[in-house]
Amino acid sequence: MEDNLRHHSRSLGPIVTLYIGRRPSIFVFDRSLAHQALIQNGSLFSDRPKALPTSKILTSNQHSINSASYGPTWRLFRRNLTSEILHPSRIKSYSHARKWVLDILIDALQQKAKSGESVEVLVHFRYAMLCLLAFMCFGDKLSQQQIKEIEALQRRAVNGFGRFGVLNFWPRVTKILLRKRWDQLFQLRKEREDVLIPLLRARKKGKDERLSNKESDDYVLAYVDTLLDLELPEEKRKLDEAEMVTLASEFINAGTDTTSTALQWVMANLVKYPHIQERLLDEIKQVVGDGVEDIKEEDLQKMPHLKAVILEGLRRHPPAHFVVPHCVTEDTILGGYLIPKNSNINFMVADMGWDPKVWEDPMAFKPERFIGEEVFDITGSREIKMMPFGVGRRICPGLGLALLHLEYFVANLIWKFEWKAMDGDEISLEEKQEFTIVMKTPLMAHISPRKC
Ligand code: HEM
Repeated sequence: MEDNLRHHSRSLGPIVTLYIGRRPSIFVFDRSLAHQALIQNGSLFSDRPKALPTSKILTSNQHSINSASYGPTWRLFRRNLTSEILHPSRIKSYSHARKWVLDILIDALQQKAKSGESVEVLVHFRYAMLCLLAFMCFGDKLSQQQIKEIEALQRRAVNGFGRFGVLNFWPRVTKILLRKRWDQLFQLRKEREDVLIPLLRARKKGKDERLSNKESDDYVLAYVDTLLDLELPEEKRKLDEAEMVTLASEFINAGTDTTSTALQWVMANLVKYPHIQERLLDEIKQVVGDGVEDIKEEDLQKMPHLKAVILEGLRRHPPAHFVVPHCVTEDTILGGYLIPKNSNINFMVADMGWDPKVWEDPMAFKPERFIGEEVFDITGSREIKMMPFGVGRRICPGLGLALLHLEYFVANLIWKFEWKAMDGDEISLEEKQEFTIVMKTPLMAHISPRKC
């Protein structure tokens, strides 16, 4: 469908309307219209469409307790995320967790390097990101078994995206004709609760004990700690366990697949273009000198070329080619087009970053485009040149964390290993739609330890 839309964009103009289901779905291709919608009229476009029947089951039956929520509930969750767990000062407090995960990743890669086998990088990146997000969520280093269980559930939810989506078309009919599939959906929800509720309870118990002991320790706030304290404003009650499971798994999912996909795309380009990898290694050497073990987080600030590589990766290969749909709360005129109240509206992230009016030779991977710019405004507050994290009120609240993860892991991966394509392999940049847009042929790399 995406190719189809892109084709229409050229022939039909900056906005395309499709009739999918009961409401019109509007797709905005034009950067200045997106700016007008999301920055100037932000409040009219900051709701999400009402949740579909299957998402209600995967989230919570009564409320849409996730990013599909709107009004005071959404504002509460958003504030909780941005002022507590994803606040820059809090992000700093997880640096020991990042180091722990880096060691796990490097150990696994070193074993591969020793054996001379090729590395299927995405598998390792996903595992590493999941360890990290699960730690931030539950405040504990989970065992390999626990991580594998969460990962398996995540993969089933992602792979079931299309299969379960079909159930929404005519639920009364599909409940009879596709009964088994509905049962699988309920089963998935139940299994997710079976895996995550014990973690939630363990954290709550630990929290209660800490309160009664009143002893200070090296405790770091976890996302579920904040959920345990939260109160729904309209109902004046705390969240129940099922609702906390929904928010916890959204937190983990939102930060895992997106970041590991972006990491794979960046590394694929560094393998494909060895001169860019060399350039990056030179910069790292200049900043840290020879002989250091790891690249520290404070060092990243002194690496403009690294930042440029990450930005170019996100521009050329945004993990999401659309944002999550927004809903229009009032009839609005946008660039001369009527956008009717209650329609769903989406913004074509990839097309905006590939606009030849802004980017010369847009499909080429050229990090140097970002060198020399003051600081590139990825939030699009003045002008949208690309929007891998969305823009406006619904912009990804994990933006700062994601950039830090990408910079930290790429710098260390390049510092520790030389990355090469397998003999005779061409790195193909063809895409495939999963939950994010992944590499159609996953990156298989040959790595050898550097003697820095
Ligand atoms: C490279 C990594 C990432 C990319 C490209 C990305 C991209 C996006 C995009 C495009 C949206 C939708 C914006 C919209 O609807 O207008 C979004 C929403 C969201 N992201 Fe991210 N994201 C990334 C990492 C993260 C991380 C690390 C977290 C935190 C754990 C996170 C949490 C969220 C949440 C909770 C939402 C929903 C926000 C809302 O509806 O208010 N993301 N992200």
